[in-house]
Amino acid sequence: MITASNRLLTQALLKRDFNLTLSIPDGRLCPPVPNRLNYVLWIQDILFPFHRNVPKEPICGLDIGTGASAIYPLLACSLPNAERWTFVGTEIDALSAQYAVQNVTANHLEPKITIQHVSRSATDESCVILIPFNDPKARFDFTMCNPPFYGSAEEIAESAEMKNLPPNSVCTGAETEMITLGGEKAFVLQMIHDSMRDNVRTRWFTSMVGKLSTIGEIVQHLRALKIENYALTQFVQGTTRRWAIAWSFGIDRLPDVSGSFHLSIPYMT
Ligand SMILES: C[S@@+](CC[C@H](N)C(=O)[O-])C[C@H]1O[C@@H](n2cnc3c(N)ncnc32)[C@H](O)[C@@H]1O
Repeated sequence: MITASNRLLTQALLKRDFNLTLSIPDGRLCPPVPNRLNYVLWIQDILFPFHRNVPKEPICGLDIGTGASAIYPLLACSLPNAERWTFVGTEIDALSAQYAVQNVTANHLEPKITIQHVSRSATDESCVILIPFNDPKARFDFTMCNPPFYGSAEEIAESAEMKNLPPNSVCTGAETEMITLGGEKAFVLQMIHDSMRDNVRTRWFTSMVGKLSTIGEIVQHLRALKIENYALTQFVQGTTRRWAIAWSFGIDRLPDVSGSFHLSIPYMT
């Protein structure tokens, strides 16, 4: 459960710094603003490396699992260059999708942000990039995602124990937000496979992850698939660290920042 103080802090920071209003239902994740802003700013660096060649035309992002807060679209569309950003946010949980729509509307961002409540069909039951691509011209400049980190409730309890915390302190969200079959690694590996489908036209695919070891496994997988164009980063806020990976089938190359943390990847031929 999210605590009242967490929720008030997030709401106050969003109001003070971005003039955003946010409501989150009980039992859903309360996003920490600095970490979410870090990820949005990294996306900006990926799209406009060295802040050169900033295009005049709008950029369109796909936020996979936007949550009740729709935090990434709201933040991006409140940046100083907000006129550039447009978003589609997908969400598999009906209550979160409903709140995401309300949060977009409350901030008058409907012209820039579309929320889609998505579900898995029998034909794509393992996919994680769930969005109809019926329009042959539809394309995204980037995707972003904060996947459920854990594979089971036991894993959440283990993680709390390792951090010497009570079990419910690492689990502030609903099961759908925190747990996915196989954990974050399986989610992102599936996303890589989805990204290889012909109909997912996107310049950069990205995801945040909660464990450094996951990044190593993802990189190994990308290399095995001969996807050589990828970039890594880490987000550090106080004692909390998160990592993120981006990969592309395009020709844009990013500066290598992986040297800023140690990544142990077995030798690959
Ligand atoms: C960890 S929460 C992240 C919420 C929000 N983006 C944030 O960063 O605070 C993961 C979200 O992804 C949603 N989700 C899980 N699988 C999904 C999928 N394949 N497509 C869309 N949403 C999904 C969950 O319901 C949950 O809201």
